[in-house]
Amino acid sequence: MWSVVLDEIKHQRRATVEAARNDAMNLATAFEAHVHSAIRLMDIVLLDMREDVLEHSDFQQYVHEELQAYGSFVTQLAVIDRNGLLVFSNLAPSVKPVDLSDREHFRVHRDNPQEDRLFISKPVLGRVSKQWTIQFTRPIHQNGEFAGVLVLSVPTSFFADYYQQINVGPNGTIALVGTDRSLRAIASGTPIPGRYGRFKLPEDRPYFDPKAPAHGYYEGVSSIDGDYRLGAYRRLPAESVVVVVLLAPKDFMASFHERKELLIASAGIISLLLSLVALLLFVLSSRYFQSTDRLRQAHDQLAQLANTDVLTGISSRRSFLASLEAELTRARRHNESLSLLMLDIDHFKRVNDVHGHPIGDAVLKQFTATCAGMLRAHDLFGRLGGEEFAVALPHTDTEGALSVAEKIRTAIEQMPIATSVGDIHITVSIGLAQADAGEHEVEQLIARADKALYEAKHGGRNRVCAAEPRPFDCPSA
Ligand SMILES: Nc1nc2c(ncn2[C@@H]2O[C@H](COP(=O)(O)OP(=O)(O)OP(=O)(O)O)[C@@H](O)[C@H]2O)c(=O)[nH]1
Repeated sequence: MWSVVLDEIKHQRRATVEAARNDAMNLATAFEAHVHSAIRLMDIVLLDMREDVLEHSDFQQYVHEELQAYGSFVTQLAVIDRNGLLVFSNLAPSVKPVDLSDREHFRVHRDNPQEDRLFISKPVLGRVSKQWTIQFTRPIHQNGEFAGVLVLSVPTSFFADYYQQINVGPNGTIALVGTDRSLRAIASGTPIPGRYGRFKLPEDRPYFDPKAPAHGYYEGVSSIDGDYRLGAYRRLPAESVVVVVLLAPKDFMASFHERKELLIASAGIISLLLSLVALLLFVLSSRYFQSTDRLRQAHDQLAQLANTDVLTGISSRRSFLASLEAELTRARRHNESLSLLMLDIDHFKRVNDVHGHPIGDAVLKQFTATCAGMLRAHDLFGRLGGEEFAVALPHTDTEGALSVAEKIRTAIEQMPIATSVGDIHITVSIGLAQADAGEHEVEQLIARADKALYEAKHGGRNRVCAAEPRPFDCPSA
């Protein structure tokens, strides 16, 4: 989810920057047209007036009437003679002569007498008008020689006021810059450092490079306030000016940042909710598994209890018979021998009768432990009930089973059982049978071993009887 959100943020950032560049270029194109027609208008006024200067003897009166028609955008119309002296101004017709021979426009026209071109000055503080103006000038020629300069002063606000009406954001800038790097007019939220007329833009700007395309995009750090700006420019080569529109990322990226924060907050909330759901699932599932685990343990314990004889700790009847069945099946499949011993303590009732049931229990436990100690790990030993026990001997034929049974019988006979009422001696009778080749039923095998046990009991007890090779072969004890 986060990668989708980050991709979307990247996409929106690119789209926002692209839209800002397009906006800047569209604005620059519109201002280029405005500047072009405004300059054309000034030049028409100049050309018109220049004819009048030369033709009308009552020029002063004539100019007043003409200027009223041109309106408020003209601050001053002035005529400078060939020596640089102000000989006419509509503002101060009777002032004493003012020397303007140091003005750039005068020098440009005087030093290039063969050229009749429009010159647009840097903003200058008028000596007569006392206002910041841009001066549009044309040379006056008489008899093919330089005879002076006609000056039309327009307030810098003429362009700046127009720019000010356009919303380029609180930190955006629209500027009219001369190719001499001086500002002609600017509308900007940031004040110009130093004196307006003296301020010069750095020369590394691409729009000052005459080899660069006449229009293009620009981005970089502003020399006015040090903030990063992105924008577009359009150069007017004939007029030696450039229109520059700069937009501030902190303005045009504001809505993007709002959208970005909204996206991140939404994704954060969704992530948090997903984490909570995952946590809830984890807690519920671990509880489920814990309870399942506990159930399995309880089940195992129950199974253990069901499979174990509580008094002696050996296999219960049910468990022993199940294991015997599995063992018998396995022996048949692998054609192996298997023998079964049936053990019954002799006259056990007497032990109970004489010493009591608890002593009988102790005797049963000791009997079991002694037998278990004489068996191999893979032999099966179970209590079938009361004082009756059984042993299954895998990989063992009758001969081997007789040997094991005899060892058990002897050990029990010879072992005094220590109890709280003193040593007790017991004996055991054992009947055994080897599983027949075609014998598949546990019951058949048990029945044959049982019969052998019966023979042992009736033969005098404390003895071992085998069902084969001869029926009920019972060696004497
Ligand atoms: N203490 C005790 N006695 C038990 C237990 N289970 C069975 N008995 C007793 O074992 C005795 C078995 O007696 P009988 O079946 O007559 O056999 P016996 O006295 O051993 O005589 P034979 O088997 O003929 O030699 C009974 O008195 C049962 O009460 C037990 O868990 N604990």
